[in-house]
Amino acid sequence: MGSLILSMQMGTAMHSTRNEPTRLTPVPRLSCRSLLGFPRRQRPAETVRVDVATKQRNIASPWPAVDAEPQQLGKHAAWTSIRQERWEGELQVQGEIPLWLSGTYLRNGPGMWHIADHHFRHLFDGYATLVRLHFDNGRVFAGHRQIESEAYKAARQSNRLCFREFSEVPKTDGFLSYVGELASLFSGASLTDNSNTGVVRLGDGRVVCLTETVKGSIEVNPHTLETVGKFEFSDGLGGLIHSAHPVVTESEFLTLLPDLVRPGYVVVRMEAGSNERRVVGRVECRGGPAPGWVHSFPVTEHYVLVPEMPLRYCIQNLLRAEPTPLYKFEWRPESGSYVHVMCKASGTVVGTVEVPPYVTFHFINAYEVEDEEGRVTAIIADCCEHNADTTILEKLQLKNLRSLAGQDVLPDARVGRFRIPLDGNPIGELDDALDPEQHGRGLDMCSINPSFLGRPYRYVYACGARRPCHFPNALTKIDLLEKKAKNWHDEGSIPSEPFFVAKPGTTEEDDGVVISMVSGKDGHGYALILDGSTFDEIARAEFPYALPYGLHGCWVPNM
Ligand SMILES: CC(=O)/C=C/C=C(C)/C=C/C1=C(C)CCCC1(C)C
Ligand SMILES: CC(/C=C/C=O)=C\C=C\C=O
Ligand SMILES: [Fe+2]
Repeated sequence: MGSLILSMQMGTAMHSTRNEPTRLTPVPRLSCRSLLGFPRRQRPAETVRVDVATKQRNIASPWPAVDAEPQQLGKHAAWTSIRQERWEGELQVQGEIPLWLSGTYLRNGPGMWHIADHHFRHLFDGYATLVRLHFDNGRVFAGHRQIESEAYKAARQSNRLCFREFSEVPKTDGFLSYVGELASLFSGASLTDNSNTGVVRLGDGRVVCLTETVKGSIEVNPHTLETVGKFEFSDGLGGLIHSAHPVVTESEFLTLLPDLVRPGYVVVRMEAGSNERRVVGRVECRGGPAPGWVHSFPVTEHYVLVPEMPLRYCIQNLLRAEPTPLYKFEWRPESGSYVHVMCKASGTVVGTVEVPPYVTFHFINAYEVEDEEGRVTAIIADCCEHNADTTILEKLQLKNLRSLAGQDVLPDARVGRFRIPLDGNPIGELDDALDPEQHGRGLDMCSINPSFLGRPYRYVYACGARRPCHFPNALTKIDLLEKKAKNWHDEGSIPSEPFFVAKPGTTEEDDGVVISMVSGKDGHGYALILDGSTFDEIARAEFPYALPYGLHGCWVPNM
């Protein structure tokens, strides 16, 4: 295996153990009161100060404050850094939270986009902020906390960027340190461990925050949001980058490691309870000098699908100090677009089909199509597809998110449905699963009922658009059978990924609730609960401060 997929023991270790977490600055112990929650309908003890210029509410709390972003005065909370490293308290609930909803929802995302006077450029650069909603008997206890990655701690200590983020590269002084930078890129030492993308609950109960760098896999405590320490893979398999979206079930964790040296992908599997990934199989790229970006991938009951997009990793762009229009990637439509199908049990690649060009961050789901004899003849795979247009990456620059509100500049997206024949036909299809107007031609950040993972399914929850908009500003429930969508929208607010939680014991696919954290237009934020079936709002719980935008969530049931 090549060097970019190779070294994993590189980089700075996070000096912490499960019992002795590292801390940026000493923080007061959580009081029993805050752990147990507050009496119903009572606000937490902290006072709330409203900053008139930003309309952001700042909590006078014992936890460290973060410098405000001066250039951000008056801008939307969604794109404004969190003001404090942590907070916790009970939220006021309007409406009724179903009593069966018992457990913890966690949402990860890049909530801090500056360090001292250095301001990040891209949404994906921000330091990870983990937000928590704990549901108990109709009450909601909430909080947020910065994840104490090495990248975040080093930046806070030295007041400068110290590691390579999605688009940012730390400044080097002169040629010699540039050479050192190259070496440290290939060893992985200079890559970030800022785990700002997703959070998963492993089958053994451990909760891990993730990003696309393997070293950015960080275990957290879902109750206190404390950083427990680095999640160390014990296998020596190597790999500097992986998919930010492993497929996690009660029994396993499956992911893809792109190999930039021998262009291909390694599919790996880790059993619940283990830290050891084992190779399932390897797929060689069909086109281009490097693998396509794999932010996520779908699975069916028997197969792992390996997408090979023409938006490919680019070694030259990885080495550049300044971001290129496509960051570490390049658009190579001439190299072809493919989907590979690997048997989960044997690791054999049973098919590769060429498909029309596509751009996706997020696959939604996939399932097998059988003939009358029960033979699998094709696979259907759905994704949030950006019409093979890479401009969405540029639209996610913070300067655009902060300045283009109200302009109808969000590029169109759709539910892209792949039909991947398994009868030897080398060509697959890609079509709209429904008319994209149903969800305002905006679509990303999706979830499904997890019991339908890899199986025929009907409903998708995602962020959609109410035009005119520059960013997905609605929530949508898509019925793939009726080819219709029902939408939720609150003028001026930015909702994050709608996350479906099934009612215990139910068999109906949409029987449950959908949780989304919303950044409101007037510098406030709230947790929104929609009915999974009617998609009507059933409750909301207001935070006493502004919530920045976030990415992906998970559900941690009470044990
Ligand atoms: C937030 C999100 O969706 C994607 C985050 C992607 C990240 C942080 C990617 C980071 C990378 C590097 C720091 C260097 C190597 C390439 C790449 C994986 C893009
Ligand atoms: C927020 C986003 C796309 C929005 C556009 O429609 C993509 C996030 C990707 C990472 O998780
Ligand atoms: Fe993602």
